[in-house]
Amino acid sequence: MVLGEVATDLLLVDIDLELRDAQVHDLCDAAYCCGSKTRVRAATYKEAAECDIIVVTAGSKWTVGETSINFMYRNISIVRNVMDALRPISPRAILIVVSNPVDTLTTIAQGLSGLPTSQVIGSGTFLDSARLRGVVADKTGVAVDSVQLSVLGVHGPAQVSEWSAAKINDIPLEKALSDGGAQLSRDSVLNREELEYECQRQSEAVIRTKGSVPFGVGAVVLRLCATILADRGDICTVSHYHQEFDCYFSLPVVLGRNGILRNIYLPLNQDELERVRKSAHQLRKMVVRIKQEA
Ligand SMILES: NC(=O)c1ccc[n+]([C@@H]2O[C@H](COP(=O)([O-])OP(=O)(O)OC[C@H]3O[C@@H](n4cnc5c(N)ncnc54)[C@H](O)[C@@H]3O)[C@@H](O)[C@H]2O)c1
Repeated sequence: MVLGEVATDLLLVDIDLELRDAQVHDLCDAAYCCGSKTRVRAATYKEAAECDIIVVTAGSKWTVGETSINFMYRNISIVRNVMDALRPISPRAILIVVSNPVDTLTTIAQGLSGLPTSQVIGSGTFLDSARLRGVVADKTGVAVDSVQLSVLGVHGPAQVSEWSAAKINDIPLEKALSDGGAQLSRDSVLNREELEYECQRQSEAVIRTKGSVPFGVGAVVLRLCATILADRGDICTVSHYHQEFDCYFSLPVVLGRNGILRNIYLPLNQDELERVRKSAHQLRKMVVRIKQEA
């Protein structure tokens, strides 16, 4: 965010004040080194609530092997506290939730924010999509920007890779990898399960070794903030509100200064569609239960 000079001011809030101040000094050093015009400083919740974009990353880390229910309830409590402290939020603000489980927490945060659903998004499967595109690009020897492929649905074990709509350089994947487009493929067939497993293995290995994926998720936040602040209208796969399910999960949308501008239709096959719908139904049930318990 600092090196990209995406924002004029970057305000940091954390319950751990020593850590917050250390992060501010480290980021200021980075800004001074590169002559970045982004000003970084510690802030209160009240100041954060008046920003153009509020990014919620507060939470605890998931440790490999921990039950997802335990992790979820801990982070729900943290995000509820953060939303309570932020209110009232500027009516023009865009709220981006990064904390996991991201779809559940984005649904809860939107309900507490007082903002319309179009102004609240979750980072969702943005990073998973980038990672999968990267693995396919490596396998096929093309630039990652030439691969069109997203991971959809509820972030986590139920997320769905949209292989049926995948393209390389606007050519459907199957065709791009067939004899006619053979120069694109080192392997004539991509083993999809293997590639998905490779993504999951990579992510777990980074978390196990480093404790988090700060560069990856930092890049996600940078991309989302850049497209929102510059009103670019980029198509991004992010977690957003689905009226039919009354909860948040990821599908592609057009993003701009007012948040979600419109949905993008994806020609998914029946199996992919059913898996996305099934995970959305399960998330909906979970959200209803959480709200009843509150
Ligand atoms: N959606 C994605 O693709 C994705 C990717 C990576 C991480 N994440 C999630 O993002 C979250 C943050 O990850 P991280 O690696 O930066 O974790 P982290 O533990 O390094 O940072 C979380 C920060 O939140 C702070 N915090 C805790 N409770 C708070 C409160 N009530 N108010 C303010 N601050 C509070 C902690 O002090 C800590 O500094 C996690 O929930 C993680 O699972 C999501």
